[in-house]
Amino acid sequence: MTATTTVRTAARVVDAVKVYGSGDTGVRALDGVSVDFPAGRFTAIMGPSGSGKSTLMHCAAGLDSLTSGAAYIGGTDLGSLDDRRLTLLRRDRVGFVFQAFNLVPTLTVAENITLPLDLAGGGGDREWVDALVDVVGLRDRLHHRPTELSGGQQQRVAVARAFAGQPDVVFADEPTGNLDSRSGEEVLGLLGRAARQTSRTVVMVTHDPVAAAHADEVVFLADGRLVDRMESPTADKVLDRMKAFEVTPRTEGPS
Ligand SMILES: Nc1ncnc2c1ncn2[C@@H]1O[C@H](COP(=O)(O)OP(=O)(O)OP(=O)(O)O)[C@@H](O)[C@H]1O
Repeated sequence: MTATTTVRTAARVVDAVKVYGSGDTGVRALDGVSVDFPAGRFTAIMGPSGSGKSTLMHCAAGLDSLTSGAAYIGGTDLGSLDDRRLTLLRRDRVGFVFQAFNLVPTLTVAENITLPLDLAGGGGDREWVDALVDVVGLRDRLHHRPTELSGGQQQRVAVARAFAGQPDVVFADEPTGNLDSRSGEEVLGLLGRAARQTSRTVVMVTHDPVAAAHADEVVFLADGRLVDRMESPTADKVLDRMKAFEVTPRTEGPS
C-alpha cells in the first residue's frame, strides 16, 4: 500500500497584487505573489525593507484587502466576506502577535490571555488555555499586570493570547523587534514550540536572519515578488541569501 500525505494549507495568497494609491504616485507593494503557508508549520517571511513583507502578512490575515488576486484562510476566500464576517473570521480563526505586544494594561496576565475568548462570548477550551500557560512559562505570573513583567514576558503573554482560541494560523509581525536578543530568542523558541506542540501554523514577518532561522521554512520577497523559499534555514544561509539582494544592481541613483 502506498502512503500518501496531503499537506493542508492553513493560509495562502494567489496572484496577489496590492497597489497603494493610484496613477504616477501608486506603489505596487505586491506584484503577483502566490504563496501557501502549510498547516502545522512555522514559516518566516523575509526580504529587504520595502519588499512587501508586512503588506503580504496584512493581506493574508484579512487586515487589508488585495487590489487583485485572492487570499484564503483554510478554504475561505477572504474577498468573499463582508466586513462583519471578516471581523468574525479574524477573531475566531486567526491569532496575532505584534512588535508592540498590545496587551491591555488594566487586565491581569490571565485575563489578557483569555481576552479573545471572552470577547467571543464563549469560554473556549479552558484545558487548552491551561496547557498554553505552561508552554509559555507564565504560571507564576498569572495575576500580575503587564507593567509588572519584562518585555520578553509580555510578549510571551501575547503569544499565549494569540494561540488561546486555537486559531488556524497565527501571524507575527516582527515579534522580537522590541526585545533584547536573549528575550527575543526565548520568544522565537516559544513560537516554534507552540506551533509544533499544538500543530498550529505560524507565519512571521522578520528582517532578522537569526529570527528566521527558528522557522521551518523561509520565503523571500524582493520588490513585491516571491523570489525564493528555503527549507530548514540557518542564520548563515539566510544571511547569505539576503546579501544577494544587496548586490542587485540598481538602475537609478548616482553612478
Ligand atoms: N499605507 C501605505 N500607503 C502607501 N504606500 C505604502 C503603504 N504601506 C506600505 N507602502 C509601501 O509599500 C511597499 C511595501 O511596504 P511594506 O511595509 O509591506 O514592506 P516591508 O517589506 O514590510 O518593509 P519593512 O521591512 O521596512 O517594514 C513600500 O514601498 C512601502 O513604502
